[in-house]
Amino acid sequence: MSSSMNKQQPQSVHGTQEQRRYGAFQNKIYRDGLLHQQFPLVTTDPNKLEEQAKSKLPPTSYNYVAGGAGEKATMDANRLAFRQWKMVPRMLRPTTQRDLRIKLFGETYESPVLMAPVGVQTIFHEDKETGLAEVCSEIGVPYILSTASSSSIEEVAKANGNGPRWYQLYWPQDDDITISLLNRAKANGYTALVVTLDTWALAWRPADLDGAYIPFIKGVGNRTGFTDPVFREKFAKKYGGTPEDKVQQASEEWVGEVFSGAAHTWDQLALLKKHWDGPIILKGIQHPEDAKLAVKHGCDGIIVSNHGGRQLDGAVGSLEMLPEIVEAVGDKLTVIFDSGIRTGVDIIKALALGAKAVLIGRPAIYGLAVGGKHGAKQVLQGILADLDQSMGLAGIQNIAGCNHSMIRRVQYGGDLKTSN
Ligand SMILES: Cc1cc2nc3c(=O)[nH]c(=O)nc-3n(C[C@H](O)[C@H](O)[C@H](O)COP(=O)(O)O)c2cc1C
Ligand SMILES: O=C(O)C(=O)c1ccccc1
Repeated sequence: MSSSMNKQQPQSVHGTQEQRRYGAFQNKIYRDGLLHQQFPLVTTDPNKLEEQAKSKLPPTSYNYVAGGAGEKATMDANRLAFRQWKMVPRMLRPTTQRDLRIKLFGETYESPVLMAPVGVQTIFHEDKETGLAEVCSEIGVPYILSTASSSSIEEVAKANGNGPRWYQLYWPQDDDITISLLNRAKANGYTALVVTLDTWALAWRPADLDGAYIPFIKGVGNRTGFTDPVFREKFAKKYGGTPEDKVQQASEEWVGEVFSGAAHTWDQLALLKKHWDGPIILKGIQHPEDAKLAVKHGCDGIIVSNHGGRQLDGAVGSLEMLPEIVEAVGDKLTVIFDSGIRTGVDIIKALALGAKAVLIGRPAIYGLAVGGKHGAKQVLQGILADLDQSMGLAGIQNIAGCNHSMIRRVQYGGDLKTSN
């Protein structure tokens, strides 16, 4: 089989374009160290990344990103769920050329990795959303912009340039404002809409509560609202003046719009469908019945996610629910996964259990904290290189090869000090 493949596709020693890019990153690290005494800006060890970020961040920012809801039982469950699955590698297969590309909603993407929507990035580094969107574009990772951001929809689009980008909606109470946000996202080249359902109010988060820390009340992370023409007009009518004049009042007004504790209902999705042309993806789905409701209401995709254990503590590990959900709806809409992805092998496991793509959250933000946009880029490139290399070592040539035959469920779990 390999000889016929070689005949069809003469193979350079460097492999495909994709492999050159991802694999070359590992070689570059060794070469920079050997030849120039230059070492990675950010640790390549997934289990040291959080600690390194901690040493760089003010405690409030560190607690915000690293913290979870309640006693962090769901954060633990997210990692333990990965440990219950192990790879079973295959040998002597033609895997020197690997292809990480995937298709989502009719578009081709370079790998199954997307940047998760993460709010208020200014509290981690001055490079913030615009910096991260810029480097994501450089490495072909789609950037998902949060509604709770410290850069505007327009600023991020500009920084992201020709890169792929999606928009994540925290769904305002006021329909006029919702429609305005959708129009701005459409006009600025965001091609898919992610509607986050699990954070219509903030959970009980002890790490933030103990320091009484919430950035939005002081105007940080409200840039989407403050730059929105409809929000501004309504604010001026109600209070007189601009959000910049009355930061406290405007912040409370904006937080009330998006995190008021008033949830929407399934039927209201009709409004989003009416005002958005592209795919609509519901984020925060954990129950197979909700996945079926997403199908019933005409959604194009779901993100199986528990928000990285930041919302309902005591909720099941996100990966645990993935197979049931894929079984229920996998042939009817696109299933994407997040919560707990730390390594290349984690990505293979999620794909093998039926996800079509995954989102990376905290690791990229730790990279941003340690080294700004270059640090975040290094973390994402590292995860991609690890994915590429792990696929090769497991005998997997392409994303379709990341299937159930490559993994086994095991009885032992492993302790929480290691990531696999
Ligand atoms: C600091 C921080 C802020 C986040 N902000 C948002 C957000 O604005 N919108 C959203 O949908 N999810 C948000 N998330 C959740 C992520 O999109 C993703 O679901 C989560 O980080 C996955 O867990 P993991 O990072 O532990 O893998 C945030 C996560 C973190 C850590
Ligand atoms: O902190 C989060 O998890 C989150 O989703 C969020 C909520 C409000 C503002 C910014 C981010």
